[in-house]
Amino acid sequence: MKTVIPVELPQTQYDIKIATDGLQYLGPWLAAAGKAGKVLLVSNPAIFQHYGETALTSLTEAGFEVSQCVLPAGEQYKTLQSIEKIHSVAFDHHLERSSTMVALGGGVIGDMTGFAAATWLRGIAVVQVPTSLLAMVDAAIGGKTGVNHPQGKNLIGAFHQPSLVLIDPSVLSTLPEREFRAGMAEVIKYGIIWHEGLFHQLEQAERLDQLCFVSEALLHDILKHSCQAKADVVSQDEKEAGLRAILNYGHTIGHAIESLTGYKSVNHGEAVGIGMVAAGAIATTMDLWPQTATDRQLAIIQKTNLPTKLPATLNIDAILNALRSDKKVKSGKVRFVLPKRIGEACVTDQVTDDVIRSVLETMF
Ligand SMILES: NC(=O)c1ccc[n+]([C@@H]2O[C@H](COP(=O)([O-])OP(=O)(O)OC[C@H]3O[C@@H](n4cnc5c(N)ncnc54)[C@H](O)[C@@H]3O)[C@@H](O)[C@H]2O)c1
Ligand SMILES: O=C(O)C(=O)C[C@@H](O)[C@H](O)[C@H](O)COP(=O)(O)O
Ligand SMILES: [Zn+2]
Repeated sequence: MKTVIPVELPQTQYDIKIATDGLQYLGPWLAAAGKAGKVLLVSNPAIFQHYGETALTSLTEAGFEVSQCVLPAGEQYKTLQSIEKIHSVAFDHHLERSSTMVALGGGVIGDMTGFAAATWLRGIAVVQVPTSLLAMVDAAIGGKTGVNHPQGKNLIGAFHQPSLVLIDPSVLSTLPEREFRAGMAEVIKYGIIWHEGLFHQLEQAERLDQLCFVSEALLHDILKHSCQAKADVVSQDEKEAGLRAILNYGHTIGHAIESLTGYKSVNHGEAVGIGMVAAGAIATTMDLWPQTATDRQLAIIQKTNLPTKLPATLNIDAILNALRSDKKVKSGKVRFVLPKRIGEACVTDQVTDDVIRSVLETMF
């Protein structure tokens, strides 16, 4: 499996390389991307245990001077305190403006390493080596970096594009099944908002709940079509002035669920899955897309075995309140991404609290 997807932006361009067993070429590919000198590899304990040595060996043999920062795993550690830890290692190892940070991990490590790189010495290079399905298809691409605030998801951050995204699908062999399903939520998102063909492929697949039931060919298409969708959207609207907001499909309610559950019991993909169920139902309630489309979306989410109901501990008033800190709020109005047809979405501020309430009431 080998595919290269270029991401073309006004100020820069970089490649997304999808290559089975590609991790061993991290060093040479980093050098080919024009990097030299010091590298700070950031990861978490489980991922570092599986893949740290391969990454370190490849970088060292390619002539890089490598230091490492291994942070605790989990969304609850996606904080400014973790950024300070990365910066302390960068200070101890004298990282310079020409140095590079490498994120070896899921979206949490990727978002934090990107933000640490964006802010160290006012900005050094970052390379994304995503190890979860979710990070491969989404988080590693497009330059959104940042951390959570106790009051809201990803409220602190910066746009900072990577110099290279290296996707080695073979590392998915150690990804926990729950995390595979979480990644499928963002894949389904692309099928709804951008890529009708991908949606049909997912519809035709028999099982999507575990990697072992997904053929190599389908996995390749999932990675290729998802990365291409993200590259297409980001290259048209790098800083979310308009179009890019559609990548937030399912995230308005999803982010509220994550922050209200303390970034612990519901992971990002699960929250997005529940958020897409809600957004689909809202669109149907508003006569924007048919009930049959909502049902087809639900069937794929169920086939993936993602949760489709709200956590019983949440209440609707708290969710409505949390929606007001969403980054898409404009002039005080909550904006939702809603599907128009399979493969196309829009952003609207016309969703009333009554509609949201009526949909959420059906989701416990
Ligand atoms: N920047 C963006 O555009 C963007 C897009 C989507 C999501 N995100 C962010 O990404 C985060 C979610 O990312 P995630 O779902 O990857 O979660 P994660 O980074 O927490 O990883 C999930 C779990 O899987 C483990 N793991 C990852 N790869 C593994 C592997 N190959 N083998 C064994 N274990 C592995 C991790 O250690 C972790 O415990 C959220 O913070 C979300 O906000 C950012
Ligand atoms: O890249 C984007 O743009 C996205 O919206 C992708 C989302 O999957 C991702 O979760 C993102 O971090 C959410 O964006 P945010 O600006 O609402 O934090
Ligand atoms: Zn997301």
